[in-house]
Amino acid sequence: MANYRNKGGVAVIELNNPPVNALSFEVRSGLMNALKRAHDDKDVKCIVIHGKGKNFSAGADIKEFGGTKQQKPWITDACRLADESSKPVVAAIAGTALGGGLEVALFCHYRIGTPSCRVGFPEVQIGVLPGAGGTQRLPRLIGVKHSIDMITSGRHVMAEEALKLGILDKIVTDDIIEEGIQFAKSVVGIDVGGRILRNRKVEDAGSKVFDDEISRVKKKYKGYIAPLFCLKAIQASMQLPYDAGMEQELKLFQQLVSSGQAKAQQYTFFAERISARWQLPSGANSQTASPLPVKTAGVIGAGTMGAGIALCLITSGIPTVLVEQDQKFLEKGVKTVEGDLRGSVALKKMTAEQANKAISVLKTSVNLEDLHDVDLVIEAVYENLALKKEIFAKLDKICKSKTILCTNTSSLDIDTIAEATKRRDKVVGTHFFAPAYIMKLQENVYGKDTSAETVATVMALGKRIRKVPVLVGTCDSFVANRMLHPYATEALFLVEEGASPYEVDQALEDFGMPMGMFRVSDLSGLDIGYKVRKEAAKRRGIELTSDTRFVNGERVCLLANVLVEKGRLGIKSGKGWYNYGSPGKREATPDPEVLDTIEEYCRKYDIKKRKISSQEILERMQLAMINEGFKILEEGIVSKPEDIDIIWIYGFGWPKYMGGPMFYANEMKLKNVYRKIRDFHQNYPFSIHWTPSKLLARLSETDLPISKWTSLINSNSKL
Ligand SMILES: CCCCCCCCCCCCC[C@H](O)CC(=O)SCCNC(=O)CCNC(=O)[C@H](O)C(C)(C)COP(=O)(O)OP(=O)(O)OC[C@H]1O[C@@H](n2cnc3c(N)ncnc32)[C@H](O)[C@@H]1OP(=O)(O)O
Ligand SMILES: NC(=O)c1ccc[n+]([C@@H]2O[C@H](COP(=O)([O-])OP(=O)(O)OC[C@H]3O[C@@H](n4cnc5c(N)ncnc54)[C@H](O)[C@@H]3O)[C@@H](O)[C@H]2O)c1
Repeated sequence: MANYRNKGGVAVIELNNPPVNALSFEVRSGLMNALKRAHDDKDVKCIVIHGKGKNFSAGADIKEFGGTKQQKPWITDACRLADESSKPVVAAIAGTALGGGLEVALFCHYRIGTPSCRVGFPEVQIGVLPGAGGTQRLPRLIGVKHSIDMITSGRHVMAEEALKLGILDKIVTDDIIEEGIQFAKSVVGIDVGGRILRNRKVEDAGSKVFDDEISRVKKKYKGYIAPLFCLKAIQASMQLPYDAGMEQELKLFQQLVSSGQAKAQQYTFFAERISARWQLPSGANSQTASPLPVKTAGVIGAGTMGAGIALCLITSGIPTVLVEQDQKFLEKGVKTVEGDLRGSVALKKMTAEQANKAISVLKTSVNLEDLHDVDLVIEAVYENLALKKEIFAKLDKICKSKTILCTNTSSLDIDTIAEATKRRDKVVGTHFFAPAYIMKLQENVYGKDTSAETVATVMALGKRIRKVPVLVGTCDSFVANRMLHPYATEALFLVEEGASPYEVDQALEDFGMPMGMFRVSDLSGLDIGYKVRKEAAKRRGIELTSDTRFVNGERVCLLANVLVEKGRLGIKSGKGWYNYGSPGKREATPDPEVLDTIEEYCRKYDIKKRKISSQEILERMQLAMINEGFKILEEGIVSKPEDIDIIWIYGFGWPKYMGGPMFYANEMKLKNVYRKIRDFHQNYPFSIHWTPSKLLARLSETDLPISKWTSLINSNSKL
C-alpha cells in the first residue's frame, strides 16, 4: 500500500511494502489514490514520494510475473498523475530505486537522493526490460548512449554517478523525507513543464550505434534475449513519438515476460535467496545461528587456489596473513596476487588506490605460528589427506580457541580432517572454484560436528567477499564435483562411441555453457585429473593403465590418460584435447592428431563408432548429472533443489536463462526425465550413474513443481 499525509501543504506519499517496497498491486493502487488525493487537495502545493524503511523501491513485484496477467493499475497508470500534475512532484530516494522503482522516480519532476543511494534498471537480469516507461524516459533524461549502458547491463549506479548523469538533481545528507519536503517547497511556483520527460525529445544517435550495440550485446550476453529486446525498445524512443514508443516498450515487455528465459531467470533470482537460507540436520538454521566476527584471516598455501582466495579476502578489506612452506613459493604467490590486482586495474574493475589498499592489508609468512591471532584460516595446500591433517593438528595448537579452521579440499572427508583437532565444531569446508577470484561459488561443507555458528560464519564470509555461498553436507567430492563426474564420464563415452570432442563441446556451448567439457579440461590441466585418478585407484588397491576399460564391473574410459602419456597436458603444454599453438595460449583449434588417437583407441578395443546427434550428447551428459543431483537430494547432502541449481550456475556457468539443471529437469517434466534415465540405464548397464534415483522415481509419479519437491523429500525420509 501507500501512506498519505499532508505536512503543511506538502503531500508526503510513502511506498509501504517492506523490506524493498516492491510495487505490488496494493502499492500501485495506493500510489494512484494518493496522487489523486494530492492532486485534488487545494491545500497541497507540492508532492514528495519516498519509500518506507531503507529503500525507495526495488521495482515491480517479481512474484506477480508468475501469474497469467498483471492486475491493473500498472505502474504507468499509477504514475500518470505525477507526470500530469502542475504541482511539483519530488522522488526522495534512499537505498535503492531499481526497475519500476526508478520508473516511478522518472515520472516525478525532480529526484533527490542520499549519498549511499543506488539507481538502476536490473530488469535484464530477470529476463525482462523496463516496462513502465524506463526505456522511453531514461533516454530523454540522459541520452541514448548512457541509457543503453544502464539498461542492457542492469548495473546499479551510485549516487555520485547518478548526479553526474542527471538522474539525480541533488544529493542530500540529512533525513531523506525532511530533505524531500524542503526541496519540494523550494520549487513551488517554478513551472514544471520543462521537467516532464514525456515532453522532451531523444537525440538521434543514428542507427549505426544500434548495429554496433547489437553485436556487442550478442557477444557479451551470449544467449540472453532480454538485452536485445532492451536495445529495440531504446531505439523506439529515438524513432517514435512518446506514446507510440511506450506502446512498443509494453509489447516487447509482454513478449519477454512470457518467455522461458524470463521464467528461468526469475526462478534463479529467488533460488539464490532460498539457497542462502540454510539448515543443518540438527534443525539449527540461518535464522537461529549468528556468525562470529571475522576481523582478520589467514590462508595457507599460495598456489593456484590460495593466492586467489587471499585476493578475495584482501579486496574485501579483510587483513590476511598468507602462509607458504618456503620463501620461493611465497614470492610466487605474492606475484600472482599483485599481477591479478594490476590486471583488475587495467580492466578498470578497480582503481589503483583500491588495489594499493588491498595489498596493504596482506601480510606474508613462512611460519604457521603467525596465524595465532587470526579469526579464521583457510587451508589451500596440496590435496593430500596426511598433509592436511598435520596442518590442522598444528593450527589447533597455534590458533585462538575461537578461530574457525576451513579447508579448501575439493574431495577429502571433512570429518577426517576435523579429527586431527580438538575443535571439530569449528572445522568446515570452504570449497572455492578456480579461478577463485573470479568464480562466484563458495561451496561450504559441514561435517558431522560442525557447529551452526561456524556455518553461519562461513556463509556470512562468503557474502562479504561477494561470493555466492551454498551449504552442503560432506560426501565424496561434495556436490559440484560429484555431479561433474557422470557428466564428464558421459562426455568420454560419447567420444568413444563416435562423437568428436569438438562436437561434444559445440553442443554444450550451443546450449549456453561458457565452455565445453573438453576445453575446460584443457584449461584445468589434464595431468591433474590423471594424478587424481591414479591416486584414487591406488587407495582402492587398483592399478589403472590406459588399457583399463572396466573397474569392478564398471565401464571407464581413460582416453584422457592416453593424451597425458603423449605429453598433451592441456593449455599449459600447448596441446591437450585441442591445439593451442604454444603453451599458455588460449585459442583452441581442433587437432587431427587427437582424432587419430581416438580412432586408434577405438580400433584397439574394437569399438564400433556411429553418428551421434547433439541432442543425444546433451541428454546423456545432462541427465547423468541430473540423476546424480536427485541422489544428492535423496541423501540429504543438500536440503533443496535450488542449492544444486545455484552451484551449477555459479560454479560451472550453467546459463541463468536455463535456470539450473534441476529447474531444467522440472521444465522437461520429471516423468520424461525418469523414463529417459531408465532407458539409458537399460542401454548402458555398466555405468552405475544410470541407476535411477529413487527420489526421482517417486517425484516422477507426482506432478509436483520444483518449489514443492522439498515437501515430498521431508515427508518421505525413507525412500
Ligand atoms: C504476467 C503477465 C504480465 C502482462 C504484462 C503486463 C504489463 C505490466 C507492466 C509491468 C511493468 C513492470 C516494469 C518494471 O520495469 C519491471 C520491474 O521493475 S522488474 C523488477 C526489477 N527489480 C529488480 O530486479 C530488483 C530485485 N531486487 C534486488 O536486486 C535486491 O533484492 C535489492 C533490492 C538490491 C535488495 O537486496 P538485499 O538487501 O540483499 O535483499 P534481498 O535481495 O534479500 O531481498 C529482500 C527480500 O525482498 C525480495 N525482493 C527483492 N526485490 C523484489 C522484487 N522486485 N519483487 C519481489 N520481491 C523482491 C527478495 O526476494 C527477498 O525476499 P525473500 O526471497 O528473502 O523472501
Ligand atoms: N586447482 C583447482 O582447480 C582447485 C579447485 C578447488 C579446490 N582445489 C583444492 O585446493 C587445494 C589447493 O589446490 P591448488 O590447485 O591451489 O594447489 P597448488 O599446488 O597450486 O598449491 C598448493 C600450495 O600449497 C603449498 N603448500 C604445500 N604444503 C604446505 C605447507 N605445509 N605449508 C604451507 N604451504 C604449503 C605449496 O607450496 C603450494 O604453493 C587442494 O586441496 C585442491 O584440491 C583446487
